[in-house]
Amino acid sequence: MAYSIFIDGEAGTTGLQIRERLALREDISLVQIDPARRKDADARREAFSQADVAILCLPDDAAREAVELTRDLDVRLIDASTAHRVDDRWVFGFPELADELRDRIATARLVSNPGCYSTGAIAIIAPLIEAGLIDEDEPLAINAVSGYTGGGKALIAEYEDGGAPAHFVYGLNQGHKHIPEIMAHTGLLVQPVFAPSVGNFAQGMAVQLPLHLDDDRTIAALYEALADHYAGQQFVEVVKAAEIGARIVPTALNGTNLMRLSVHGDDEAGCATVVAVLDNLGKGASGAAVQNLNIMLDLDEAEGL
Ligand SMILES: NC(=O)C1=CN([C@@H]2O[C@H](COP(=O)(O)OP(=O)(O)OC[C@H]3O[C@@H](n4cnc5c(N)ncnc54)[C@H](OP(=O)(O)O)[C@@H]3O)[C@@H](O)[C@H]2O)C=CC1
Ligand SMILES: CC(=O)N[C@@H](CCC(=O)OP(=O)(O)O)C(=O)O
Repeated sequence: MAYSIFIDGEAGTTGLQIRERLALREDISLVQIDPARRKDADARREAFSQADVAILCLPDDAAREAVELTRDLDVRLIDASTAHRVDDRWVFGFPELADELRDRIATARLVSNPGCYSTGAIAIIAPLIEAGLIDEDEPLAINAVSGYTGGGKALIAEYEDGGAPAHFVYGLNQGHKHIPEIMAHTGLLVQPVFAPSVGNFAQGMAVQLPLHLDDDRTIAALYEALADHYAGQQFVEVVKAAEIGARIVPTALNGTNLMRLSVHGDDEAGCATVVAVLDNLGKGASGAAVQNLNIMLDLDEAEGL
């Protein structure tokens, strides 16, 4: 028997890509509503009542509203929005962060998908804190570049109209919505300086953490800590800088649910940059949501990915 899945917001950027990943699966049956009624609370509640799991691909306020609509229903939820990522009642949907987290996702009713930039930043920082190579109270800076689909339908329209710049940096008032989840899920006590940017390509992202090195914090030690942490994971790989070469390309993993971590720099110079490359709509959103769905349904984690 197929599981019934409702994608609330399936006409949006994240929702469409989840639908593409689920549409051909025989173990999944999609619950659909008349597109004209996609924002109608009664139609959505009816869809929620028919679903085993609903995936919320909505702006934050609409995601909160969806939670209210499902309050007395049995449906389990995966929320792709920012609304519940630092809410203790929700399990953070980043199974590679800790085995215990994967177990909790499997049985959770409420799972919050990590943000796209946060996925890269947390993937780098959390294991390095655990390994004692970054202090919880160390002041860090995170730079990133994203494809324009990260800004949803509105930013896509700007790029497709041809009016948007080739590249822009933003968020420098340090109020970016991913900062709270990066701190909450790494244990960082000092707010990192975060400088995201957007380039004129649809999908793909690179998140960079510059670090100064010392006798303990060497390139090899950073690499080993990350490689140990992610050993055996099928969607997070840690590769040697030499395998990547001089250019790190944000679009390298587009269309996949992979995230690739690498450590670049020079011990003599005392400087390194740890980089995460992922598809903002793959491991950064839609792919991660499908991975979490597979875990929640006790299916092969890679099904449809
Ligand atoms: N794009 C990305 O890379 C990532 C996005 N996310 C998150 O996923 C969520 C969706 O983002 P994204 O897909 O980019 O956004 P989009 O703007 O592309 O899509 C949002 C969709 O939600 C629909 N919608 C808005 N309000 C309601 C409502 N009240 N009821 C039902 N549907 C509604 C919109 O309808 P309409 O078609 O009328 O606009 C639209 O189809 C956001 O919370 C975002 O932060 C997470 C990770 C990465
Ligand atoms: C390029 C761009 O605008 N990116 C979005 C983040 C992408 C996204 O939608 O983030 P969530 O994963 O938290 O939903 C931003 O900076 O707000």
